[in-house]
Amino acid sequence: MMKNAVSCRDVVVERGDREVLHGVGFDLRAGTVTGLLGPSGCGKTTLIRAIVGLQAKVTGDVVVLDLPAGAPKLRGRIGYVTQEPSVYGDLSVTENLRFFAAVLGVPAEDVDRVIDAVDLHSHADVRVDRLSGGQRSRASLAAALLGSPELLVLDEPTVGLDPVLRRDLWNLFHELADAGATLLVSSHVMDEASRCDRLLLMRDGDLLADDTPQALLDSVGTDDIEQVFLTLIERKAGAR
Ligand SMILES: Nc1ncnc2c1ncn2[C@@H]1O[C@H](COP(=O)(O)OP(=O)(O)OP(=O)(O)O)[C@@H](O)[C@H]1O
Repeated sequence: MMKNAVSCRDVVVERGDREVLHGVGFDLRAGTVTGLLGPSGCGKTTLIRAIVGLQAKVTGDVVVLDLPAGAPKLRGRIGYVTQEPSVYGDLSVTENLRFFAAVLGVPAEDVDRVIDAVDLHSHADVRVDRLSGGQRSRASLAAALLGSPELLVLDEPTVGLDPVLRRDLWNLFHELADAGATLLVSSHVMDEASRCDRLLLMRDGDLLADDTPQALLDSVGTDDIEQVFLTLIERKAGAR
């Protein structure tokens, strides 16, 4: 079995005329949930786009499921949920999912499974443009779960969701990882950090840390991941 689902080495990305990732390196171990945390604009989405093969001007190595990022053979093996809902507003949840299942060549029965996974049965026949923001993002997540991809990359999937739903989704993420999937979940909400097996802390296009939540908390002697962030930033500034 593959040890690492994703390996990044010296990843540099330019957007516009600026370098926004400055040489990022890390591995995502298969079957784990990793949180990608950092303030708005630090480069989370850019890194995610490099991993799913959608980002231009990437140098360095990005290896995904033993293939170079963006390789055609990765299609169907990666589920990607962007911050924008990626489902059609004028179709119901079920109609959307049937459409995406057909495009992906996934059996139609999978539609029921993914609706169940995101707890949208009560709204399965409702047009997506009549759903709340949280319901719409769950519909996008359901689409990404079709065909049980080996790597799931989720950009801020829990924004705007109530605490019960957030807890349920994190439970789902761990169930998927227990079944062998690898998940990378971005967030700028620090209180989600403790739900991850590992954390990548990012700031200004660099990785500040790559460790388990507990190891990071212990390294600073706190029980607050926000404090870890602040301390690491101060240490980095002091080391300059
Ligand atoms: N299309 C673009 N052209 C030029 N620069 C861009 C473009 N999109 C983003 N950037 C810049 O790249 C940097 C990283 O942006 P990115 O979207 O990756 O951050 P993020 O951490 O995902 O932020 P957020 O949490 O707000 O989504 C930012 O400084 C942003 O201004």
